[in-house]
Amino acid sequence: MITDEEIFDGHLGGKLSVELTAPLQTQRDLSIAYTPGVAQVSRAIAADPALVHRYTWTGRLVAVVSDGSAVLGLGDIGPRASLPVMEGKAALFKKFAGLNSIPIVLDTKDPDEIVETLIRLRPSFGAVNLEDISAPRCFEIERRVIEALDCPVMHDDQHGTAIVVLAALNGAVAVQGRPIEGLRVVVSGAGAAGVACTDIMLAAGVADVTVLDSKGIISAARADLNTVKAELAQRSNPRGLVGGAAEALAGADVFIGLSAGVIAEELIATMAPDAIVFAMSNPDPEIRPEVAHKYAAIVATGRSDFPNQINNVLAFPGVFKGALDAGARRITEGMKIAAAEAILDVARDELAVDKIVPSPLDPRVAPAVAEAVATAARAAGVVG
Ligand SMILES: NC(=O)C1=CN([C@@H]2O[C@H](COP(=O)(O)OP(=O)(O)OC[C@H]3O[C@@H](n4cnc5c(N)ncnc54)[C@H](OP(=O)(O)O)[C@@H]3O)[C@@H](O)[C@H]2O)C=CC1
Ligand SMILES: CC(=O)C(=O)O
Ligand SMILES: [Mg+2]
Repeated sequence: MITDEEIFDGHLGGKLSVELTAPLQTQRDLSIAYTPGVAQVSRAIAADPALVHRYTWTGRLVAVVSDGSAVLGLGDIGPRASLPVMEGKAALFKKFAGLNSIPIVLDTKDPDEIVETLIRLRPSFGAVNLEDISAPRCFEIERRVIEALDCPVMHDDQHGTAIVVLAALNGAVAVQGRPIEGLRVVVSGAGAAGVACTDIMLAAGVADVTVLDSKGIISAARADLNTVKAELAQRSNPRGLVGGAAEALAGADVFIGLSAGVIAEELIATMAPDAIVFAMSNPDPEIRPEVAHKYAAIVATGRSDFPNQINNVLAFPGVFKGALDAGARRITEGMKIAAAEAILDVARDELAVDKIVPSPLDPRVAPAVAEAVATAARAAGVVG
């Protein structure tokens, strides 16, 4: 049992600090690292801007950027309250990929201002991990930042999550010995994570995905859908279901919770035999795992205190390390698929109902993901 005191003590003063890589003991050290020596390096970069990545930390520095509008499942709690989460993401970059990372939280939700701010900050970092920015703004913001910056940019809640969900679903069906293509999947949540996870599953060959938002099934019959959801209605829900979670879950093989909502035990009870339940909302899963286990053969959450943790931490450190190692200008679909395969390959010989993906603490994961992503980047010709 972790106490509140332990939790707050663990965050006292934040979770990050800057360490020196240059000795600053002697007059000679200062003359090299600071003036006059530093001026020579600055002049060289002024003459050849590409040298900035060789002679500063920016080339391997990941900015973790949020506006605090969809923080975990806590919703729009603002930039300051988002900082413990963003520091945590930055700490995970360092721990698992050895990458320096800084949290940058923005006191605006305006897409124009967010994009403009990142363009202005571009000289300061080598990659951007967008985090906990709510839908539908997150789709436009990510697209515009990718277009504007010549460096790897990824909205983690979309693609980091999608990579790990694909790995976990492939892990679950490998344990059960059935093909992914025949699954009937229900995704609860049509936001950043729900839309991206649906798309990666459709691309992987899952034919029957039904998506729910807070008002029910995303279907062409709905008149209240934004553009993203209206387009989603065209490529999901192939049986034309209307209604809510009850209609979607009856006979379903897989439930994936990415909603911060709750799902009633009685509805999970209506799923098909050998059901798979990924209750991924943080910190509170859509259904408690011990309850889901009464009906489902495989149960996972996004949390660190239950088996089968499906969390984007399995993806983002290795994805960015691989992209930066390769000198990639952007992150392609192929790099994401390669990451999903690499995550699962790490645990392929150890798969079990309570181990459908490797543990986030498994030190093999980030290097394997990084290598696969770098190889995929070179193959796609997005390096250099
Ligand atoms: N385990 C992991 O690695 C990850 C987990 N998550 C979790 O997923 C959740 C959503 O995150 P994110 O996509 O970034 O958030 P967004 O704000 O982008 O989207 C939230 C979506 O959930 C929908 N929703 C809210 N309540 C319900 C409900 N009762 N039933 C069905 N849908 C509902 C919203 O509906 P509407 O559109 O109608 O408002 C919206 O579509 C969070 O809890 C987060 O912690 C996210 C990323 C990674
Ligand atoms: C894990 C994560 O990124 C989230 O819950 O938002
Ligand atoms: Mg997140």
